[in-house]
Amino acid sequence: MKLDTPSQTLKDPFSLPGPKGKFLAGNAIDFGKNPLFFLTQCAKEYGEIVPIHLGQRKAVVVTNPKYVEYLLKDREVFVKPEALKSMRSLLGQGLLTSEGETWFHQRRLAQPVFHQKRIGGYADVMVDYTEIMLAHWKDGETKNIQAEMMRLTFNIVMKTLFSSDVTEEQARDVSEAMHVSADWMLKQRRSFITFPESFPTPSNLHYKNAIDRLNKQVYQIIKQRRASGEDPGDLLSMMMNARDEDDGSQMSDKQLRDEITTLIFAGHETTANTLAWTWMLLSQYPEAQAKLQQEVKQVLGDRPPTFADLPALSYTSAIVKETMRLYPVVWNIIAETSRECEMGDYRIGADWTVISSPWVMHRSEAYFEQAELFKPERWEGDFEKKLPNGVYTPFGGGPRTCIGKSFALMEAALLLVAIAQKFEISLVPNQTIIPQATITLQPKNSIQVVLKQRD
Ligand code: HEM
Repeated sequence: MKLDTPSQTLKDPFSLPGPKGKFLAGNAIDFGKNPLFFLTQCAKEYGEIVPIHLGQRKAVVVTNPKYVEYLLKDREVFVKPEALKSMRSLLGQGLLTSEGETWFHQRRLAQPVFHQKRIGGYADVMVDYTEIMLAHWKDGETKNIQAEMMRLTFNIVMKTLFSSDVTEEQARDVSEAMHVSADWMLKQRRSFITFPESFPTPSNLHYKNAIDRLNKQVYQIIKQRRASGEDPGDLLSMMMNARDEDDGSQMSDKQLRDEITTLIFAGHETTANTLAWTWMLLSQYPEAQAKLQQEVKQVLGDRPPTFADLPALSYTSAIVKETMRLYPVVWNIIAETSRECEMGDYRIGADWTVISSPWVMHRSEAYFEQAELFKPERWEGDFEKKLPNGVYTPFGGGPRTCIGKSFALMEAALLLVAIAQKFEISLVPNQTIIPQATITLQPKNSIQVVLKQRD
């Protein structure tokens, strides 16, 4: 981000005030204990660029939208953090974890697969699976809505990836591997002393076994599909058929395996948690749930939603946007600098960590009036277009923006209206719901709701 400031006048962010750290750990303990509070306080007390130490590592927390935009745009300077490498056993060199040429090549191959027109074909799968779930819901029942949404989005991502090729055992092994991996990554992140992955601790062995089982199943699915020569039009066959425009190359089995696990990992928990937060908010704001109901009646009547209905479901779309503002499941975007660079008036050193947080930006009164309130109406008209770049970034931005954005928005809207059509949902009273910033932003315990069947 080259500004007009002559480089000798650039300032060192570490000359600015920041939160006091502890001996050796710096701010790592406070950040780790309650990251949402820590990042919010940094912005509130110290401003748009705040120096901190994560252990011995220099880091800055940025909330100036221009700095956030720069971080998202220049992915040669701002690379994925080293800590992400701990996800490589699960995700390999898939889109989420790869860098440079490898990432660029894979992104080019995968991009057309996620084009809105192509994924529109999955709308029916999304609605059908929701109806299967709803057929098991009963009037007056209490449910953990996050667990319900998790199961539903997992089934949907598996179906859209593999059509009907997946056995129950395969789905179970994949699901188990996702859970074990998420727990393992969290433990690694939280513990002060971590053993290398190859060290046979019980936790490492459990993780390794889960990955081995996942690999066996995914490679078997790929092998069967290649042998059958069939093309059922699912994501797997689209990725298998994808060809590089320049050199005509296609994905190897290993690349397919890495992308498949990446899509399952990135593509179900995110949408599930977004929907769980949506139902919490709609229960807390019954007038919004009533307005949603009105839109559903008006646009759909009693028939199930389709892809073609999406443009008419404008209030539904505003609800999803507003939920992602207040509860952005990707609550922070962290990068490391591959070289020294300039951020506004500041010089950022090589190999520093730069942290931006949609949680903090999305709750800033500077951009959102009554920022703590759930007001889907704020998204009417061209409100989103008027926001400065770097302010509202639930899907990231720049070259590494979420490849599944259209898929996720379509899924969230369709599932929401399909459920709202049949059930009114309210929170079980007197429960404390605490957002927990783990790999995604999720409720610390659960969100318990009561179902009321509509007539
Ligand atoms: C509400 C749902 C979702 C949210 C909020 C979300 C958010 C994000 C964000 C913020 C990033 C960028 C991370 C960064 O810059 O470091 C990202 C990347 C990614 N997302 Fe999503 N995501 C969602 C759903 C999905 C779905 C449904 C899929 C696939 C089916 C998916 C696949 C991916 C992949 C593969 C990447 C890596 C892209 C790359 O680096 O080239 N996401 N997502």
